[in-house]
Amino acid sequence: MPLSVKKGAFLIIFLDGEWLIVLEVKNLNKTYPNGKERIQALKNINLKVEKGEIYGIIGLSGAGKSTLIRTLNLLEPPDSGTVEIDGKNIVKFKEKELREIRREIGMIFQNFNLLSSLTVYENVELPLKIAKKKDRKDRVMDLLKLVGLEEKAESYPSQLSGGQKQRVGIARALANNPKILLCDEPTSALDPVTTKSILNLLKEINQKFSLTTVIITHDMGVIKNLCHKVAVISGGELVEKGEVFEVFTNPQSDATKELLLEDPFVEQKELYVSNGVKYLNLQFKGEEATQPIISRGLRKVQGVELNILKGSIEDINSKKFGRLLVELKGEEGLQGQFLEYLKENEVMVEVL
Ligand SMILES: Nc1ncnc2c1ncn2[C@@H]1O[C@H](COP(=O)(O)OP(=O)(O)OP(=O)(O)O)[C@@H](O)[C@H]1O
Repeated sequence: MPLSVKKGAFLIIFLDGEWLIVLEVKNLNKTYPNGKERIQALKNINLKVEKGEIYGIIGLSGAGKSTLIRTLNLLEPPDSGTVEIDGKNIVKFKEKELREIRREIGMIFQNFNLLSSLTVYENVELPLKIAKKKDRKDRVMDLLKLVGLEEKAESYPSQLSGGQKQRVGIARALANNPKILLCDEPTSALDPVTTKSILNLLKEINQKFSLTTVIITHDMGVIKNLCHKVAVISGGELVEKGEVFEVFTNPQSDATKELLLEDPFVEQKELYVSNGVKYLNLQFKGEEATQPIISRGLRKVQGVELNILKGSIEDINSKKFGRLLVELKGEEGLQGQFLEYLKENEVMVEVL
């Protein structure tokens, strides 16, 4: 049974003795000097990440992603605000406490950050050595097995592909059983096939160990494939956040819409204008995406004709999202009946 305890204004929830909110950021601000002035890289950031969640932070270049992830483990100290891990504000921590808490925060990087003079085995072993752990061999070999690199234990980073290097980075980040894994653009340097395999590995690790994961990226595909929740950062502010499916199928902020425009479904709306014909952009979410709604509608409203110009179905965080661009012909009244039918069946309709 979850036990609830009131503390100050916050309701803090424990589940089997563990904190449900692993990471909480409150009113975080960060500026950098810029000549005589200062650049505000982060503006009043608030974020809550629950245990076992994969939380993506997406934004365009210069939005503040790197600054944010670096303040989460205090590689960059914030100007104001708090970063709480398991309810402890680590901004107040002294050097020794920080060293200890950083062991509980694993991190992987865009450029892998492996030590080139050490073998794969030694790279993964390093955090265990620093933490003065004994009997390291079994742990290192288990980690290498987890990431599929047992055979490469004695290789050096220069002898590995990009994907293999990132696997070593992941094994190293997991060495001390972290509470949270921070991923800084982990697939930016990889090709699409290798990206997919690294995202699958991160998903598998998340499911196996319920490992809370925060990932920053500029790549929408990473968020759609991997994350449960997403926050959109723009000009140092979190302008939109929520479940990935909701945010991407019903974007509210200009920044989210701009990110989605990178992959437009309907290009150049002005192309779709013609007398007596309606061009429709239809969106089907969840269950509706897999139902034969269109063919049923055509049987129901006899006399309208429909031409499919373009279609797609996507898997966003394990939910289906279908889109169709169609041309609707027929008598005005019948077209209206067909549109009504679509709306009754929860299809989102945009008449272009
Ligand atoms: N060390 C620094 N000194 C001064 N300004 C900085 C510093 N680091 C970042 N900035 C500025 O802070 C803002 C946010 O930068 P940040 O690197 O966090 O963005 P980003 O979203 O990670 O961008 P990218 O995807 O290009 O890496 C930018 O305006 C950047 O110029």
